[in-house]
Amino acid sequence: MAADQTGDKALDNKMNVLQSTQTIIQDALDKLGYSDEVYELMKEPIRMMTVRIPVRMDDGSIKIFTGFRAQHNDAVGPTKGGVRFHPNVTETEVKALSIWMSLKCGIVDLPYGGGKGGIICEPRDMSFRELERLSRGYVRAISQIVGPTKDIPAPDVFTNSQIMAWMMDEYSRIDEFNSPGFITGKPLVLGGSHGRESATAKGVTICIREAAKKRGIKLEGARVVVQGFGNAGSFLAKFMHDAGAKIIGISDAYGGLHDPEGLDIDYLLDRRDSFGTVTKLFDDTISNKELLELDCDILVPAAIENQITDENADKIKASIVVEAANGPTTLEATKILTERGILLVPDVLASAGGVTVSYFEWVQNNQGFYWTEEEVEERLEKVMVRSFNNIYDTATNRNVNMRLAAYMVGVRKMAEASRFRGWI
Ligand SMILES: NC(=O)c1ccc[n+]([C@@H]2O[C@H](COP(=O)([O-])OP(=O)(O)OC[C@H]3O[C@@H](n4cnc5c(N)ncnc54)[C@H](O)[C@@H]3O)[C@@H](O)[C@H]2O)c1
Repeated sequence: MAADQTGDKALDNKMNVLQSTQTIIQDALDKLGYSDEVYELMKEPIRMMTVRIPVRMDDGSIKIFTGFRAQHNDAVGPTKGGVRFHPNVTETEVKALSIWMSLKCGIVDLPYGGGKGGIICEPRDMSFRELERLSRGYVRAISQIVGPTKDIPAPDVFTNSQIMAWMMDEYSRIDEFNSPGFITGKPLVLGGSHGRESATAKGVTICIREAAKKRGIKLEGARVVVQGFGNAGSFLAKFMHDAGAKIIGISDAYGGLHDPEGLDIDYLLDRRDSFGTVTKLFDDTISNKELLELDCDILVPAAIENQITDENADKIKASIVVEAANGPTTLEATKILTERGILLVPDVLASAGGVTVSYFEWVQNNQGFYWTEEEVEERLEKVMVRSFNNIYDTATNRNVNMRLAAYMVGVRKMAEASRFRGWI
């Protein structure tokens, strides 16, 4: 799991993340010529539910957990987004994440708005059965506002296909109907989709390839640094390695590894644990700060938020930065990187492969007709290439950076749908 910061710093970061998202949405709407009312509608979720979930623990005691479900905007279609299990989950964070989901859905042109959920808990200290009771309790608590045509959850930090299976089963019992389309990221035998697990990294890989073309960089032999070696970072390192790039640096929460000749990615994948930790096995490590400043062609932050800030943006040596993580670059740092001519591919575009394949899963569930891995990959490729070029061209034509261009594309369909519905 990615975000392991604690205390005031983590809270500040979450507040900053919501505020910067709102600032860019306002800029995007201004550029598109929308009125202030549109911003008033978009700056917060239209629906936010807080629930209290009693769970019988294995020792017989009852613990009450707090959970959230945010639905940002459902003008385009049902809302969609993951559920996070983490001790640092806050209402502010869930709100910001639901807005990002709306933007991602707009950017890759899915018939969805954004949603997000979270439960304040420490899943690493809970048993399998306690996690099952918590997952089922959450679904019972939010059942009135979710459903295959209302709001479709998915996995996020510390939730997985087993948790999706319990949630789908609980919803199916409440609904008295088998409802695979209620949730995505399910196991294959319960209507999951091929290619879902590696979809985010696949989408990031496609964005890197397209960005490299724009900058005249050949992937064969390109020097790549990846911060974070979890779901997103490790699959990405493998895909880039297979594409002939040289992965000269990787890191996890405990430090980084650097080899200018290229690291042995298959070996590292073999040795990493389920939390994306591998550097503890080595003595000769560098810090995450040093890792970000390594001389390379392509830098991919794939760990946590606020990693490239006004303190290190002028030391970044990469020509291309592709954000696999959510919110790794601050607003000030985005400005500095842009002024320095570094091509920054923003999170809301680069990491949209996950929700795209979630959408494919939902479509397959609705049709009751399932696709092969090749079909999923072919469709994902088309969506990501089209979306990358749309944002790149918007940035060029409007003379703005790719982040602002992505927000402009991301909010437009939502604003138009809200207008046609007569909301604004
Ligand atoms: N997995 C997805 O499908 C997906 C989709 C969209 C966005 N993202 C974003 O990508 C990022 C990574 O997600 P993930 O699913 O790979 O998470 P993960 O938990 O599987 O892996 C996170 C990695 O980051 C490392 N890390 C944690 N704290 C760190 C720190 N302070 N410095 C450096 N490394 C640190 C961890 O050790 C681990 O290697 C997150 O921002 C997430 O929101 C993931």
